[in-house]
Amino acid sequence: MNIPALEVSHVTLARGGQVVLQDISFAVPKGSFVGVLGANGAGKTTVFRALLGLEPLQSGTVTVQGVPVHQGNPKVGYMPQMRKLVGGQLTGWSMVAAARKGQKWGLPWCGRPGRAAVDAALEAVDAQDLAKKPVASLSGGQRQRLLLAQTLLDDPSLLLLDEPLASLDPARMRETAARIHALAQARAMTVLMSAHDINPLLGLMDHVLYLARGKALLGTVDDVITTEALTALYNAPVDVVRAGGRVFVVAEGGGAALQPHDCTGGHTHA
Ligand SMILES: Nc1ncnc2c1ncn2[C@@H]1O[C@H](COP(=O)(O)OP(=O)(O)OP(=O)(O)O)[C@@H](O)[C@H]1O
Repeated sequence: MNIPALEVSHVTLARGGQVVLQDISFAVPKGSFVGVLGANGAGKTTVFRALLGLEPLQSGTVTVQGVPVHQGNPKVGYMPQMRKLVGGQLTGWSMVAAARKGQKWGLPWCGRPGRAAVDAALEAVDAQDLAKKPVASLSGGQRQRLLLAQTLLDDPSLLLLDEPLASLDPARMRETAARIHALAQARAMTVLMSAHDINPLLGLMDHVLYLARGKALLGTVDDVITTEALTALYNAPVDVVRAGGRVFVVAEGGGAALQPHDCTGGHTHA
């Protein structure tokens, strides 16, 4: 039997006493690269927290590789959205090492296998050159690479990345998305990656998980990012406009349901 990487069945999630997502169901096949899209407050982070076992389910079930979701599963790697820079004077190597489990006295306790794991994670994101530099001296994009290296330490099979492209310029967005995609393929990882702009992910995603108005819709880009599907999801007129190889999702009144960036490196999406 082919067990999905992730199965969400009739799940309702609330934050601060308010229902954010109601009775959502979707299944993500193993090895899938999924873009998680939706406007501010649609519930992207809330879904990730539920997949980590950090949010109580008001109803329904979540399984990761057939096992009910639970906190601290080393097979699930997570890069949170709020990334305060702590320990800016640490080197890149130490910052990655600090995320290892098995720390002692608050210090990374590495040993030879641990050091090898840190080196391998840095190499995987092409960040060996950042290993000796103080984190405080690095650009936002370079720090993102170190954060990505941290998530790889436990060799996860499911990677949840909350807006890893935020604050990158358009060219770096595209480059970072492609890097994550290549890593996922090389390591046979399933990836869920939230974003505000679909364009850097075009041509890379196997599926889109679109969140709006308390509902969720999972499918291919061609199935989900259409005027019909999104109008039904929002229960309000939404236009999907394709121009210059980019996609824009525009709500009635001209407001962007997603926030497109000027993504000159974007692939044409047929
Ligand atoms: N700690 C909290 N306490 C109460 N309500 C919260 C909390 N965090 C989020 N919410 C609410 O839950 C809803 C979903 O928030 P969530 O952060 O999941 O959205 P999001 O899609 O990730 O948004 P963004 O794109 O802005 O990051 C929002 O209405 C938000 O106001």
